[in-house]
Amino acid sequence: MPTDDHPLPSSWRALARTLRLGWAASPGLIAVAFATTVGAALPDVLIAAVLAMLTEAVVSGGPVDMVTASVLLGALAALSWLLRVVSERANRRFADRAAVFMEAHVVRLQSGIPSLEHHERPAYVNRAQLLRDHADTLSEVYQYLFQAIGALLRLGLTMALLMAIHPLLGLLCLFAVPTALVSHWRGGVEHALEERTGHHERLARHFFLLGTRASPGRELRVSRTRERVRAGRSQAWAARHRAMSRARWTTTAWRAAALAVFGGAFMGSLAWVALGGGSAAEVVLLLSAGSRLAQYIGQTLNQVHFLRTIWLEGGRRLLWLEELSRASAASGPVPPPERMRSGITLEGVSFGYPGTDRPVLDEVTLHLPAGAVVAVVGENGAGKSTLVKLLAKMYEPDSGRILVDDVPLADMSAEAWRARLSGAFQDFARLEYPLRLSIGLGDLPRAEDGEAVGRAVERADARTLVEGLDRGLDTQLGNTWAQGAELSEGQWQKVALARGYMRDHPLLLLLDEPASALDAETEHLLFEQYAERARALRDRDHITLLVSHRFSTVRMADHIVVMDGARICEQGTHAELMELGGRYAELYGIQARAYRVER
Ligand SMILES: Nc1ncnc2c1ncn2[C@@H]1O[C@H](COP(=O)(O)OP(=O)(O)OP(=O)(O)O)[C@@H](O)[C@H]1O
Repeated sequence: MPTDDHPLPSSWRALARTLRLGWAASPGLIAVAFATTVGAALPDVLIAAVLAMLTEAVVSGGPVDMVTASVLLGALAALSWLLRVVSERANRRFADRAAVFMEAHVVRLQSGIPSLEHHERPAYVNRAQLLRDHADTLSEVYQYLFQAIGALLRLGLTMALLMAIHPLLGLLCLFAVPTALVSHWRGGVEHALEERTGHHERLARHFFLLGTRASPGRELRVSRTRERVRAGRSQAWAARHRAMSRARWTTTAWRAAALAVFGGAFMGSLAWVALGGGSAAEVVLLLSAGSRLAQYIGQTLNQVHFLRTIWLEGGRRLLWLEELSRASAASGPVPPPERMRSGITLEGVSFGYPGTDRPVLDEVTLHLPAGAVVAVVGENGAGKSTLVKLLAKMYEPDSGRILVDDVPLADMSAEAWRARLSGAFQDFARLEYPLRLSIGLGDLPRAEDGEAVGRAVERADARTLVEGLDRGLDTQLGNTWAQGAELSEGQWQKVALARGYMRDHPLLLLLDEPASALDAETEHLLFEQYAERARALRDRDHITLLVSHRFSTVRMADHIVVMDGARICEQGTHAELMELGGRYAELYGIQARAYRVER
């Protein structure tokens, strides 16, 4: 899923989508914000024309004209103030509402993409980071958009007033073109750079978290690497700052040059009208409207700059994420089978992580028979967890296919397939909820079902853990919460394991080193639980896949798969593999001898 395959959508489509989202967030407020922000342009510009009227009246000495012009001036000033106040309030209230709406939308989109593949691609991560950082500012887009329309209206009306003095004064607009072009280019350059240097920012944040969190704190203190981490953070920030600051200096210099071109033209036209026999009213009009022209061009440029950086870029990324989310949700019209008949088959499956060349699984062919407990063993980095991830449809194979009975897993939607999986993983989540919910979330529809949670606690042999907590299943987990209890690493893993056991009848139970943080005695007890659970599932022909480094556990499996260097090198029962005298027998021997020596 390279981001190049998903180029950013066009700005105009992004604009249309952003406006529709704004309308959905609050139609009434967006309408008021639009009308007042754009409407404020009218009295603002007319003030210059009425000033010229007043000058004319003063020069000709007509008292009625003077009074009329003065009243008009006052009314326009009051109207301009009123519209500005209402527009500010309406925009602020609307932005608050839209911010909540947009953030929720972005979170929903990002967490809704079923695979993990996009998280591995730096280009995606940079794009997503920019969108996350700008998710709340996206809500300010509307204000900038309305202000940009208002600024354009001011610009147009002011030009009309100037051309009423002399049509040639319309050429002043041409001198503003360089500023508009520079502003447009500037936003794009800065945003592209922000995206390109996103990895420096991530690195700096990573070092910051390493240096400030309690868990890595122990290791950093013992290894005395705190200074190194601090320096790493400073270097990462400096690298980002250097690149950004160089680009900003360059773009600012171009902007100043472009503004100087316009300033020169305005001064020239003022001299031309004053010296060319223009009336006092015309000179006043040119002065007030012309000086405002510079201000309006500045405003238009600022709005365009913000629109370019936040709205156009943020909005385009939002639309890109929506399309990515839709595309990844679209696959999989075939439902998973109700019951497994023959099992799961991998046919010549190869896979390498995005952005790397090395295959982590190389032409793997394997059958996991329905009803069996299958164990996967192998050295660190052999590809065991990757196999589990492919079976959970976190990634799609680069080549080959996975069949569930005879149906390709690729034809099933990730959502539907995962609803039939259960799992406990080495890198488990610590869900800091009350214990009952932290376990119950393993089966969302039954998250609050006390009986189901009780069964999961039994299956994970976590009863002692529950009884040891003051408020049992009602205990809030995590010591940063009021009356929250902190658990040990092994206890957290037991909670994760119980969560994995919440579903009663999964098609596939994935256990990827689910007991790595537990002591040997607990692991032994758990293994008996595995066996019992597997027996209970067998009549429904479900598969249990266990990844483990502990051969005392592995030997009890019906079928053992040995992985080495991205391939399967041996498979069979414990007895068959021992008799073979190959890699499994060697590894088993080493562990058994070590265990005997320890004892
Ligand atoms: N997200 C990733 N991006 C790139 N490479 C990865 C990623 N995850 C794993 N790898 C690489 O894939 C290879 C296989 O990793 P995997 O986690 O499947 O091994 P494993 O057999 O489960 O190892 P262990 O026993 O240590 O858990 C490793 O060399 C690892 O560096």
